[in-house]
Amino acid sequence: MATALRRLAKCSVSARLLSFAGHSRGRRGHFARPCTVVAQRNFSSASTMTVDLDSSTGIAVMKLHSPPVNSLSLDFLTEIAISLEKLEMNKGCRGVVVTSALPKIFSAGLDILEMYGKSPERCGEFWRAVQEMWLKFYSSRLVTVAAINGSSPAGGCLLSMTCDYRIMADNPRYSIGLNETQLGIVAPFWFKDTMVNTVGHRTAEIALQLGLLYSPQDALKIGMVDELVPEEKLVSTATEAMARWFAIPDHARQITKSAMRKPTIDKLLSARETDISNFVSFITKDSIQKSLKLYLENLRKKKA
Ligand SMILES: CC/C=C\CCC/C=C/C(=O)SCCNC(=O)CCNC(=O)[C@H](O)C(C)(C)COP(=O)(O)OP(=O)(O)OC[C@H]1O[C@@H](n2cnc3c(N)ncnc32)[C@H](O)[C@@H]1OP(=O)(O)O
Repeated sequence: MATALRRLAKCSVSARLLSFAGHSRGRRGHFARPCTVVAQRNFSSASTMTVDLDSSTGIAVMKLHSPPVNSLSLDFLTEIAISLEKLEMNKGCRGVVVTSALPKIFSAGLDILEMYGKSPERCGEFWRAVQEMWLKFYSSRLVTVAAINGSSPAGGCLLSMTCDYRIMADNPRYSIGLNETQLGIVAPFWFKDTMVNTVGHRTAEIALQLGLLYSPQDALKIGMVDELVPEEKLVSTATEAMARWFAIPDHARQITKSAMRKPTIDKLLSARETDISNFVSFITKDSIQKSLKLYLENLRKKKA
């Protein structure tokens, strides 16, 4: 399945456009329902997400739906990256709101099961997909707004930090942050760079070493999120926020975004293969596998 999705990711532009017209592959190998065009909306749906583009506003809403916790597996990451790419290629789309269709969880981050007990080859494939998702979002021409309607640890926080603007539901039960060290693993340099670009060096240093997860109020204080709203107003506030960004001529905003982000993006692009080998050799170490095992057991115990 992962191979099929990867092939799809590499396929020609015309094939991708065709797939946007309603033939994108779902996570479990089903073909998604054909895209329904209702009035001015383009709605595409795969098993793990829906993408609803309102052509009168140019705003797409991407709702992640991979139960139980939107953890980012190889297939899911690939679907997210392909969906964004389709929107990038659609001239009618100017912005995307990323949110979750699941209650209480934006995304639980990278799928730990992709990093535990897997072959080095599979780990490498997985890591390339993590990089790809980050590269696509961080360099997107679109205005990207994260509407964070639930907890967002680690890779979930990373996904939101690739966006131009973050709005979080003001619910003290939710948390957000890069908590990798709590799992006995390390946020790679480009996770760290994204965090530094978002909250500044000193705050990132403390947050990353301690693997801190912040409440929405604290995340607002350190600038990890830009705005808090009651949950029911999240998506409407996100689409309203878009208006401020749309008021700026696209080319000026896009060139400025690129100037701000290019050094960080180039750093990964020039070290992509080394970063994959580093990840594979780190994650397959016995000591790291033990830490992940323990963390997974604790997650399960917490539930029991
Ligand atoms: C050189 C570089 C090396 C390495 C870099 C690696 C970078 C890693 C980045 C990451 O993103 S690692 C993932 C970090 N994520 C977490 O720590 C989150 C863990 N999960 C939670 O804290 C909670 O699950 C929750 C998201 C707050 C949701 O809590 P809730 O009580 O609603 O659900 P529950 O805990 O019961 O979980 C349901 C179900 O889902 C499984 N689960 C949860 N998170 C993950 C995950 N990230 N990956 C895989 N599976 C996950 C959990 O075990 C439960 O499974 P079960 O039903 O089978 O028990």
